[in-house]
Amino acid sequence: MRNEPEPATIYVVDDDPDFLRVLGLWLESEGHQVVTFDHPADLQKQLDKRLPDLLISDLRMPEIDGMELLEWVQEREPDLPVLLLTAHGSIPNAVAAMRGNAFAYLAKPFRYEELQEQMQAALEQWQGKQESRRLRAAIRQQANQSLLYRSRAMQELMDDVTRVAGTQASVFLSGESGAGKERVARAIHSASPRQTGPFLAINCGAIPADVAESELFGHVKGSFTGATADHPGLIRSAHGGTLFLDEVADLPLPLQVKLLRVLQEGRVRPVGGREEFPVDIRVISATHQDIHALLSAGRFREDLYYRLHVIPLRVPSLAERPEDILLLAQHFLDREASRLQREIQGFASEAVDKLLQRAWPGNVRELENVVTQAVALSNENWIPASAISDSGRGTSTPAFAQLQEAKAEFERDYLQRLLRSTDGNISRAARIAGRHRTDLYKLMRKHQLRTEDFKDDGETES
Ligand SMILES: Nc1ncnc2c1ncn2[C@@H]1O[C@H](COP(=O)(O)OP(=O)(O)OP(=O)(O)O)[C@@H](O)[C@H]1O
Repeated sequence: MRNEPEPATIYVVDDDPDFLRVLGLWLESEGHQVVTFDHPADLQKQLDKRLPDLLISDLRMPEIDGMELLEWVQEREPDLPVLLLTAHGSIPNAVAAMRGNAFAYLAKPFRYEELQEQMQAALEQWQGKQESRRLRAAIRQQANQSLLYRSRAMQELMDDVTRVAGTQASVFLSGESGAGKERVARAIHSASPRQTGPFLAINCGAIPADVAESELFGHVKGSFTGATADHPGLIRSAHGGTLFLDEVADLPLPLQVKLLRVLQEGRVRPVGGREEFPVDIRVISATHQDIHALLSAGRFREDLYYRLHVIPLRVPSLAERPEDILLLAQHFLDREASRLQREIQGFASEAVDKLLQRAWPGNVRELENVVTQAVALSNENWIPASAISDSGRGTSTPAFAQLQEAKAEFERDYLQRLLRSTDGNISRAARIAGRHRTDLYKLMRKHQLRTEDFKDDGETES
């Protein structure tokens, strides 16, 4: 099924006024905003002021011909799609038009379906490029940050990060696996007065219990078989900096007791050693498990929990912030393309829809893997939807699937998030919501939402 084209601004230039009028009316009936010109010079003046989404030009015109116009346009905006119309049979011109990088040429008289098809392809490409550009501009703006986001949920979290970074308080991060907890921990460290000190991370669930003790607290030479040298341990190595204890709930109970003592006393004694060493560390811990369930089951010590849980922060799942999906996807795509030294423009329109509609139970990590795989699998300039793998876990809720059951407040919130993530692109928003465009306009009126409020005005059109 082909998508309905997004209403666009189209300029048409032709020296035949009757043809111009009929074509203009037809384009308007298709929902586009049309401006017609019977002199190329007038069109040029207008192009200097504002660019359309598509230019349709006759090839043979008395003052400036279509080829010259094409060159002139492409010097200003190489991506703007131009459809050239030519009198029947002028194939050599058509070949020249292709060489001159017109998007396509159509021989008069053409069928409207033919024009519609070319317009659709041209507009999709143009709108895709605009979208990638906007995303890249946003990525550039955040280039000095290790965390990319544009959702309000992440903005709120980052406001908290800024507030807590200056304190010494222990931070406890909750959030689903792959949502970015380690990234957030690093952001806290980088914004804190400890930024010049070390940031050390340990995944307490990934190391065997017998190794965990000496990894964390260190050991002295000869304290057990294989202890051939003194080992300071992560806690001492993080002195003056930040220690990130990922999956802290997996720490065996005896080590929980030992960790609590270190935090209370500010001193650590290595395994097998007598001497204690003073340590100055800030601890950030995280888990994706339900910590309250573990506390009631006695699998996590309450006293340690209170010590670690001074400031609780929750990293929202990707499903809670679909506005970040395309930004992150574009970032991973650019990173992979440059790593593989390939020129990839972006995601094709259907691929964008799929990214937004798909469930992301594995959060940002899953998105990163899916995009990496898509880039590796596809040879095309625009990553097609077929290269985006389906979600393995069918039961998870896709980012935008709940419109049908939504209550009034939720509906408004839903619409806002949807429009924000599509940058006010109504057709795409309508497709994702499973509604007709006119329905969506009605809902927007009901909630007093305007498309302009969702268009990213960080980028200008020219
Ligand atoms: N906002 C972001 N911007 C850029 N990359 C991100 C962002 N969030 C996460 N990532 C990337 O996604 C992946 C998963 O992030 P991270 O390891 O921080 O998640 P996590 O919540 O700590 O996961 P787990 O609970 O499984 O340890 C990493 O490769 C990270 O670099």
